[in-house]
Amino acid sequence: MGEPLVDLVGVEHRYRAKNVDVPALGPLDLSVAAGEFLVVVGPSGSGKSTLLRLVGGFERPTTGQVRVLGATPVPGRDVGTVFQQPRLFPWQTVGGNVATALRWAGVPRAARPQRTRDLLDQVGLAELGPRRTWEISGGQQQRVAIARALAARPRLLLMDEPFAALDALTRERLQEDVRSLTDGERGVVFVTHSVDEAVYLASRVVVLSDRPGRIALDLPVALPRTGVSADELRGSAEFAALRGEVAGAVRAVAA
Ligand SMILES: Nc1ncnc2c1ncn2[C@@H]1O[C@H](COP(=O)(O)OP(=O)(O)OP(=O)(O)O)[C@@H](O)[C@H]1O
Repeated sequence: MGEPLVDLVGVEHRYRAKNVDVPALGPLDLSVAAGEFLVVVGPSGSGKSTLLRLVGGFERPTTGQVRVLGATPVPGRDVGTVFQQPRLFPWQTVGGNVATALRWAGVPRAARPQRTRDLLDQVGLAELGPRRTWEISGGQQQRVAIARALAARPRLLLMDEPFAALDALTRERLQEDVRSLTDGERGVVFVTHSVDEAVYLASRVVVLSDRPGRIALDLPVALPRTGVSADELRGSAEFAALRGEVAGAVRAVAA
């Protein structure tokens, strides 16, 4: 085993609001290995977004240590991020949005057109490069956001409720695509309110307790990742058992 992709040791985070100390997260320890698809579930306000912000390097923990690839995380370096809103540049085309991310990632100009096509292809938007971002659907916009996050070939992808604003059908399609984003190298940390989404996507589910969020359940999910359809998987007894276990933990922490 090499070093973990993500390593949190004794991490606690508090916000100061109007001179009041708000304990938001921890103390907790958490390691994520390369190739893991970790989904974090928990009640509203349990610190899920705070956890992602710490791992992305957007915040420093009040106490404890956050390491990504053995070092303090620097936003935008090792980590790609996808939020609930796609946050595209409206003055650029779909392809332009991806090409800009490639430029930020230091990809030489000559290599960008092909890489842009490859990334759009990877998220199922091969034909849409010349379109304006307002001419495509919300689900397609979120696909562009995922392509942008993948531009720098990050070892770690952080996703904060990326499908929460989408209709059910689009959401299921994107879940199927995103499920394949981990390989031996990349890790994903994904936040959601949906137990079904968590069990479907995850290779491991962590349930956070009510504020301040601590680890209430840390459950490996060993459902097959290839060779089985989404419907088969969701209809299986294993899926139902895992969903029951996670839902039970979520109910217990919310009680
Ligand atoms: N900038 C901030 N200043 C003060 N308090 C904050 C700040 N950001 C978050 N909090 C508080 O910290 C706690 C955890 O917030 P966080 O957004 O991490 O939770 P969450 O689990 O992602 O919630 P949700 O599921 O509703 O998105 C909440 O009580 C929230 O009100």
